[in-house]
Amino acid sequence: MTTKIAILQMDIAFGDPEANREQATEKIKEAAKKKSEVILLPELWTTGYDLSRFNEIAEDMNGPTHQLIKDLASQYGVTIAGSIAENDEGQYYNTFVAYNATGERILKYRKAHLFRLMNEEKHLLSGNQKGSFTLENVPVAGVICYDIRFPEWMRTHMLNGSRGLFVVAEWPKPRVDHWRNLLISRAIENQCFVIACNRVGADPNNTFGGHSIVVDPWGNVVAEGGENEEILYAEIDFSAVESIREQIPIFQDRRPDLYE
Ligand SMILES: O=C(O)CCC(=O)C(=O)O
Repeated sequence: MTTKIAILQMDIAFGDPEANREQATEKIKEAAKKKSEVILLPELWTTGYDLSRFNEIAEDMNGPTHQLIKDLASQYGVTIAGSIAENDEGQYYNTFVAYNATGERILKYRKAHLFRLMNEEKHLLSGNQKGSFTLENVPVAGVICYDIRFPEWMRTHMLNGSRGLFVVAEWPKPRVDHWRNLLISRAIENQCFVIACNRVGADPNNTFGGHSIVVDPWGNVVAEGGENEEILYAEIDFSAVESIREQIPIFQDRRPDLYE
């Protein structure tokens, strides 16, 4: 059985959740009309990296963005995912959430590796939990941007048989080659699908590279965006993971006794 994915490669209005909710709603409607089953938004898609104003613009887990996404997910019968600035009683996190077609929250993952180049560690706390979740009975995981530079953290998510890695990002344009190569490598070494959404446009400090991408478990690029706003569509079959893991059984052949 295949899953239809839509990746909303969008620009983000800096520090303006209302404007971002409006533009995302239009794009979600467009992707839902095309019968998408999973719709992926970028990292911090309501606020961008306006970190010093998180006291005003970050939300608790019942905030207006969560309500909106939950409603749109159940109205259109789709899963909607992306990371949102979280305010947990005055402590701030970069939190990847997914709501399924019944409006149930199936993922809450707080970014584990904070990115010093963009001052995240000065404003945010890092999460301590994995991003594993289940999508229509398929084990998968969700991680955020800089996390993909830590293959050991990705592997930790794959040891339970996960078949897909969802990634949301605000990855700067000067390092977009790293983005592509890291994502393709994560797919090959974990023999999983990688479904990754990066923003485009610019904020006061960075220009972002787009190139959202879907990679299959053999490392083939199934779909890839350019540098401008677009909705990227792909249809994937998570069961393809099985035959590749049988052909080259890396999970059986691991030697964890050597790795510590
Ligand atoms: O690792 C990188 O080069 C980019 C990471 C990043 O932009 C982020 O984690 O927000």
